[in-house]
Amino acid sequence: MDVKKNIVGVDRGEVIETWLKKHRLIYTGATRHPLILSIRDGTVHLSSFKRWLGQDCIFVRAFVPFAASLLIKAWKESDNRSDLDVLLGGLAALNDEIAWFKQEAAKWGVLLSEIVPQKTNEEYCRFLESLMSPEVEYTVAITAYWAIEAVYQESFAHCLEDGSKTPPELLETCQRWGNPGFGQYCSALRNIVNRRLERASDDQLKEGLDDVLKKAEVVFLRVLEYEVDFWNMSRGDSL
Ligand SMILES: Cc1ncc(CN)c(N)n1
Repeated sequence: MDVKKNIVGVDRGEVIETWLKKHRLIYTGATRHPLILSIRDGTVHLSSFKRWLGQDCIFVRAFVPFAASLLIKAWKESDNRSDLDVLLGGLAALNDEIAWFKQEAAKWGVLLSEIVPQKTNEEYCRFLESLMSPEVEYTVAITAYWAIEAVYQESFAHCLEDGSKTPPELLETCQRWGNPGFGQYCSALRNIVNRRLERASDDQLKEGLDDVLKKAEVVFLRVLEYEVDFWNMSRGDSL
């Protein structure tokens, strides 16, 4: 069989697949966190859920300018016009997401004006801000964006699978990120990332170009670490 390999020895179009195999442990840590498993088996402490909800309300506000910065990078750097359509759809959905967070916080008696961002959350938001710099390549930034969305999609979809005992009052939360439409959006992002990474590995052949592929992998791992730390805040023993 003639499987074409690029400069870094990766089968074409399979960079993400390779990363997921290589970093399986941390990926599973981010997508099968004890908070998610407790939602799925119905043993979740509502205090943990509310802590997560309050912190995520803050995070998502920082996620919006990051998404907007990505739109600008795509407009300037992308080799495919349809990237803009995918990203614009995501940005529009974030508008609903913010409204939903407000409504959900009110439902659970979480007073947003009184939520203090925890250190992990502040660091994660600062990380997003660092990715907004014009110095950061579109390929690197969209890798982070895809990973952030994919972790929530895989996590919450797990709580909706057959056999899960997710409490009825948490189903809406799980459907927000676990629904098939959000799954398709994440697949579209993943296709963009794979296409860009494949191109980046080709570009490495040309002298003097930065190792975008390596930078993207590092950013992917940072996102997974932040996502694990973010879920950990729900335990309530961190500041
Ligand atoms: C921490 C975190 N990660 C991801 C998502 C999904 N946008 C989120 N709302 N919060």
